[in-house]
Amino acid sequence: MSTAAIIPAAGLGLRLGGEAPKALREVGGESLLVHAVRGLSAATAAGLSCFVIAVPPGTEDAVGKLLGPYAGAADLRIVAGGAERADSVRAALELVPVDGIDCVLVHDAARSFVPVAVIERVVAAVRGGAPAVVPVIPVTDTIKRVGAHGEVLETPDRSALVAVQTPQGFDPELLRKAHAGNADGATDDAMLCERLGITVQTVEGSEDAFKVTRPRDLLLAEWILAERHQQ
Ligand SMILES: Nc1ccn([C@@H]2O[C@H](COP(=O)(O)OP(=O)(O)OP(=O)(O)O)[C@@H](O)[C@H]2O)c(=O)n1
Ligand SMILES: C[C@](O)(CO)[C@H](O)COP(=O)(O)O
Repeated sequence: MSTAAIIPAAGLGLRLGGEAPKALREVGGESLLVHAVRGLSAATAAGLSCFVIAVPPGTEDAVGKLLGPYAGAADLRIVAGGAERADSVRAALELVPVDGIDCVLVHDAARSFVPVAVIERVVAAVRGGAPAVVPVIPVTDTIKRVGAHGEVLETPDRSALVAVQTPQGFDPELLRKAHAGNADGATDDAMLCERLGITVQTVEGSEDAFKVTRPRDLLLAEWILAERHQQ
């Protein structure tokens, strides 16, 4: 049995700005997508046998050529993404082999620097019997729920709140069932499982698994890369 990794990489990156789609923007001379694929490939205990990557429509051939050298022995499949993240994941899921896969990871191309230990923790939890697993870190701000006019409605107990990252790991059959339904408003895949009444398990994430979202995140990405090169 082995793991398949879906990488939604079809977003435009409007908050980041710039000419190219976000996943193809470079840090340290390589695209965020290449960094993400290399990171997953380095997680040897995850036993990755297949990558399915959802890319901006029209870039399939170019991305296939770009990624060829980084997928190693794993099967590399490229698909055109959709309008929303969930559409891209669903399109990729259709290309995940049915036989021989006991864990499907869904990992944002934009979380390009997730440490190997996080990836392996997620896979181990799925293999250990959890049907849906998410890496999390504590929130460091006080969070408030606000109303339509900006008025504070409540301040939830921060000790019970976490920020959710990727890769998220799933039993393949559950993920297919979750994506067969309505994905409206779903910002991650675990949320679709929650809608089915499934209990989602958390594991420890990492600050390095942050999502490149705004221009200043590129500076943090450069810094992480430089720090890793020094080790
Ligand atoms: N239609 C979409 C939207 C997002 N994504 C992917 O989902 C991940 C998380 O999305 P986000 O970081 O929000 O990326 P964008 O949607 O590109 O960002 P923005 O909202 O700023 O445009 C990214 O790897 C992105 O490429 C995708 O595959 N298909
Ligand atoms: C999947 C995710 O990265 C988990 O935090 C996040 O929900 C993606 O949200 P976005 O609004 O598409 O960036």
